[in-house]
Amino acid sequence: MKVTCMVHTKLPTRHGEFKLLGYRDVAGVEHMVLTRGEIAAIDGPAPLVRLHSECLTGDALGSYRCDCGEQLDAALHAIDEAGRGILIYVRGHEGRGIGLMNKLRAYALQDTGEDTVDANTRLGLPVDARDYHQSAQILRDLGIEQVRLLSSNPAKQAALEAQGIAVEARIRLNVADRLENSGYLATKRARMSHDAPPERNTWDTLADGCLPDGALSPGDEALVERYAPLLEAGPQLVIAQLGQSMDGFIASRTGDACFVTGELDREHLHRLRALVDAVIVGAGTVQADDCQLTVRAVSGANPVRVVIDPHARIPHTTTVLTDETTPTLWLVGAEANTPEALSPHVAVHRFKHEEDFEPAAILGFLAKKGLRRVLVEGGGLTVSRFLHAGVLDRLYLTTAPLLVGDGVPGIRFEGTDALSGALSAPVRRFVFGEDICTEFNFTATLPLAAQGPNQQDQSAGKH
Ligand SMILES: Nc1nc2c(ncn2[C@@H]2O[C@H](COP(=O)(O)OP(=O)(O)OP(=O)(O)O)[C@@H](O)[C@H]2O)c(=O)[nH]1
Ligand SMILES: [Zn+2]
Repeated sequence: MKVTCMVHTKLPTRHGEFKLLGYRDVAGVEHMVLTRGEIAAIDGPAPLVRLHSECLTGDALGSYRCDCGEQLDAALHAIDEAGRGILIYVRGHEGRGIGLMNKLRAYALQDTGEDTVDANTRLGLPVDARDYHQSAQILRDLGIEQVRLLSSNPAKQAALEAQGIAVEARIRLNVADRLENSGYLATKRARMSHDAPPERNTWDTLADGCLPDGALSPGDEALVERYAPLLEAGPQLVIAQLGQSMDGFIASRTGDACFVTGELDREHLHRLRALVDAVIVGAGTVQADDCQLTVRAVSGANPVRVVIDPHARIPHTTTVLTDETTPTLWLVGAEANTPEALSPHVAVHRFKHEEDFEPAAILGFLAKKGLRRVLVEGGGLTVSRFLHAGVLDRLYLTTAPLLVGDGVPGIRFEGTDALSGALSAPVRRFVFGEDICTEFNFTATLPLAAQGPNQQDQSAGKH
């Protein structure tokens, strides 16, 4: 039994261009093979190979009953990233080999409470009727004897090995379970020996934008309680943070800001960075601190750095302009001088009018770029401007038990004559070692009529 390669062409996709080969097996079933790079190279690791079982509902219609569509996408992405690999789109595998209509019948049975295994059995059909000999023949035809298999299914590995293809490694595609397919995936893990996803810790789950479920340790519960509101806020969120002395200074008279608040507040700041798309700083902060604005104290993705700098006065050797870890948007005025040669991670945006630097205008500009979750990180002037403009959803103001006497001011804005006009909002307080972080929630209104049982530490800021 042998497969025949019928045609060679190419396929441009959102994951770049692949070579496309059309194969026909002896039974007349037509398979598609996408390849990238030097697949049969002798040196280095075996190529990444995905044997993707046809699934019309998942692959073409985007069904969430299974994870096939997302796995297909993740497999092409992985091959694109590696610059080398093969995806065999195996026809005739629909419904684990029982065919489309039988799969839909199995779905109907699952709608009445059967699981994916029992549904097939109830229909008098095998639980998994797939056969991998065509895939092995195609690989061999491509000169491949060894693969790194993109799959969670040990049976696929065993089937390939039985056909004489060596599996150097089985690599799980990183596709998250969904509400709609979690039962189906749980059954595959419990009854079909599929690999379970690696356990993610509570912080990593939050940093991925998800709320953890199940029982949590008290420390993890505190994390969820502290940061869950930022996830529940949805795609649009503007927060700010500032660390200052008890008498309201972020640095001494000479600009010495090392360190006003302690290690735990720094960790909190890095967590906030990991939970947003972009962090905004003023030019003064970049000049004074040469900040990196990346996530280092905890795990998480780095936000895009946004520097407000109308006169382009930050030094050209500063970290945000030289460190390529994450992009920097440098917001400058029309007349500002910027160097000709800049690192590719830096994008300069020239704002024509002074009003373009208003907080709401900057946020509008960032939202158009898809940066909708924003942290305003400093310094005192910038945070105060965003606060006074009324664009903040939350402010985290951490006070350290220090009295500086005189220095670089923290929050300052045009106040009111009467205390009754002072800015206030419902607050929560977090103790970070010797420091106290106060979270002002400007999205909630005073007075707090209904406090949830988990928010006993929340109290109105106005007395
Ligand atoms: N019979 C049946 N087939 C299903 C069901 N859900 C998905 N499928 C089919 O299952 C095939 C994919 O198999 P999966 O078990 O999802 O995954 P796998 O290919 O074994 O393993 P991975 O390599 O990790 O994707 C596709 O052909 C789908 O059409 C179902 O509830 N019943
Ligand atoms: Zn599917």
